[in-house]
Amino acid sequence: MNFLNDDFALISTADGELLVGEGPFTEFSQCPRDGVAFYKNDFALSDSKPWKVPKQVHRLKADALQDFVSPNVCWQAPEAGGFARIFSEINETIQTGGLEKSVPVATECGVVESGLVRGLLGQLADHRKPFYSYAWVEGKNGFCGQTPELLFQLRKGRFKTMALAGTARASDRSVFAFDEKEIREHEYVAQTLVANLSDLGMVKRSERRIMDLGELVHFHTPLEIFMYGDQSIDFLLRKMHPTPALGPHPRTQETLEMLYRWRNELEAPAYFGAPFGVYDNGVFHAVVTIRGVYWSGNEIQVPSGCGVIEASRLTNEWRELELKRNAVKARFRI
Ligand SMILES: C=C(O[C@@H]1C=C(C(=O)O)C=C[C@H]1O)C(=O)O
Repeated sequence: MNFLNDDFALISTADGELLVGEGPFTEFSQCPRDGVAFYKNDFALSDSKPWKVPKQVHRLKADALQDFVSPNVCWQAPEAGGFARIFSEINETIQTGGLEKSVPVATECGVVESGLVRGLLGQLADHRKPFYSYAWVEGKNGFCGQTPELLFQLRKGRFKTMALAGTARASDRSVFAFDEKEIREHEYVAQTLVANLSDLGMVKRSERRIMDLGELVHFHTPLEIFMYGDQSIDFLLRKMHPTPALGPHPRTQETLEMLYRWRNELEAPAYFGAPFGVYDNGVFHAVVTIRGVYWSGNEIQVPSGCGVIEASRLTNEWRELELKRNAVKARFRI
């Protein structure tokens, strides 16, 4: 397995290992019954064969990547005008009752000036809780990241997920705990997930807490469902994605189409905020691909999204988007 030349998929497991699938991959429309298969799709779930079975599976210690060095990147700041226009459009739709929440995305672009794009993978060697590392590399294209957001984990009829929404700078942590706008934004996500999942089984909602990510903090509510019966993973993926942390609330064909259009206009990478996971001999877990870097050749993108509700203000959201991107750039040393 050669990380510099081969195609591969990578995800960190609960016990701190990296599960790496070496390409070429065979594609399937449904989750296979046994073995290892990666799930990779875009935000609109438009890939009809999202299950990718690797030629070979490797279980590695994270330090397998430690010799990779991040490239030097020349950045171009994202343009605020396009985002501001879409922010107003979201606000108008909220005012007229067509929407309660959506999640626009701003993207910062850069060009690699020296070093190797794949050198970014070196930063995945340092993966500490609560982060999950993920990567997909295919020829000159790829993405990798360290996300704090689990879409869900399914093991023997126990389904675990989380509501993760509401953001502040770590230095504002004490006042964040009382910030009604952030609490409301979080509760949209937590309550929608509880309602959406209650037909699957008994939902246990833990208390809202603060997840500390170093420079950023989020509200985090763990959820666990003891399932009444079996459901296919493909059905569960479509039921979950996009949660209101990354998608519209309420989620209808119309509100989804609006978000797809806004994301296109803002040139969000197609795989940003999408499910990415692995089925490993009976256990499935998928993360939400945020806090990552996307590349094509030497062109790099770092996207970030923010939940917009009626109480949101443009300047604050713009600052939050930058805060999230800066956290990614610092983590990947770019
Ligand atoms: C969309 C992102 O993050 C999501 C949005 C959040 C928010 O709006 O407060 C918080 C965590 C994530 O669910 C991102 O990091 O780009």
